[in-house]
Amino acid sequence: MPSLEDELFPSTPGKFKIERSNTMNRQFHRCFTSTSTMFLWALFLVALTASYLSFQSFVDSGSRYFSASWGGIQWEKHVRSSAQIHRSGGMSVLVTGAAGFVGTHVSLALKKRGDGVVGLDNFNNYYDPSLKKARKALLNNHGIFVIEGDINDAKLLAKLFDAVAFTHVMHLAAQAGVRYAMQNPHSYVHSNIAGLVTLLEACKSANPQPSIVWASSSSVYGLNENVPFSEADRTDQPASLYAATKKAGEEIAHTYNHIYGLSITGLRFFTVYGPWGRPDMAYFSFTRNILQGKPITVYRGKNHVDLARDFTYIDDIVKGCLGSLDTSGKSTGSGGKKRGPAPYRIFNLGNTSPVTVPKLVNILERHLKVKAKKNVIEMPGNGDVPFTHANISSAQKEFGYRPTTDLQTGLKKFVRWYLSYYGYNRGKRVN
Ligand SMILES: O=C(O)[C@H]1O[C@H](OP(=O)(O)OP(=O)(O)OC[C@H]2O[C@@H](n3ccc(=O)[nH]c3=O)[C@H](O)[C@@H]2O)[C@H](O)[C@@H](O)[C@H]1O
Repeated sequence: MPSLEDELFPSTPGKFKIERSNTMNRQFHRCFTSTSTMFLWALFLVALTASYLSFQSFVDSGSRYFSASWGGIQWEKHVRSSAQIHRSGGMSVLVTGAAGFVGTHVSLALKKRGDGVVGLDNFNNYYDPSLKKARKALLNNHGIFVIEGDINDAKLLAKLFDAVAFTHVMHLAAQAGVRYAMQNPHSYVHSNIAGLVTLLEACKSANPQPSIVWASSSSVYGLNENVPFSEADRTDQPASLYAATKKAGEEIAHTYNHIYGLSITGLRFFTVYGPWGRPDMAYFSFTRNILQGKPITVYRGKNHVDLARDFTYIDDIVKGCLGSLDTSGKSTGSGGKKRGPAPYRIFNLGNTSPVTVPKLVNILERHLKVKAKKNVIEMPGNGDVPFTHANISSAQKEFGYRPTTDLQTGLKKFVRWYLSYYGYNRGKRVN
């Protein structure tokens, strides 16, 4: 029985049982010969196209490799030049989260006084990445190179420590936000725990080991009711996963200090605000909504008690960060081994004068000259705490930390920046 293939494409025309004249047979033979030639050509073309496509994909993946966002001679040149110190006794600092709110301000302040700064940021989309890109452009204009990369990328970190003998790491990269932790818990574990460990591993192996200053959070005080919050107070009752990851970060940092002799300082920031701030925070989103005529939701505590925060202006926080870097002391380890005890410190960086959320709204209304449409509801059980209040005497004693900007003044500066950045001053609204 002839196979299907034989029937469709007989190897010899004789297999066709066609009752036709000789002429017809010759014509058919010619026709068949040309059909099989065409078939062969078609096969050839298909094979050619397939090999072209696979070559193309090889070239593509190759060029993706070669055009990776880090690596290469030019890249290393940029890194080294950005890390260059321009003052005697200066430091060379790797700033993680450099395109973030605090990261941008700290990087600029370090650069301005002559320290070397290299930035690292993953530009994730937790909030509008265009704001992060704008901050990066600002840093570039001041000669600060910002690498697009993740603190979980151990190879990138090793490459950076190979290229530069960083004296300090200012670790500000984190998944921030108290309430978002209920929506995306894993992102907190990824950045605040896994990322922290990857960074500390790189620091411990670096030669020389850098001193580390990093951002913890006032949220570690959780449900603690002793006010003002002191560093010695209990921090074992976090109210959110965000707080829990920051608290875990403090314990992890302690371990690396203990085992490897890394000098580590944790800073508990208290609700930092100001120009170039974070759009997810209340003062920022309230401003946006008030200007757009949209309602704002104001949370209220149990028994109609107003919530309060020890809102801290960015310039004060920057002074606290620089003071911490300047007094951090050296790491003692080398080759991944501890050679002696190294400093382990924790400081509150707050403003020491809590303000209620309704008062914050009043100040914004006055600066914006627009009345807010307020929707007051009871604080949902989403990780929030009713109040925060910092005792800052440790930071004061250690490096003269003294906040000088009250909420009224700080918000005025924020509103001026907001109106200019989003184009309100030019008579148009871009948000
Ligand atoms: O110090 C910290 O460690 C943290 O500070 C910040 O958290 P919070 O103090 O919670 O700031 P933020 O969200 O601005 O809410 C302020 C107030 O407005 C209230 N709030 C908030 C939103 C809203 O829609 N309505 C409202 O009333 C809200 O109930 C609260 O009372 C950082 O985001 C966080 O990353 C971390 O750094």
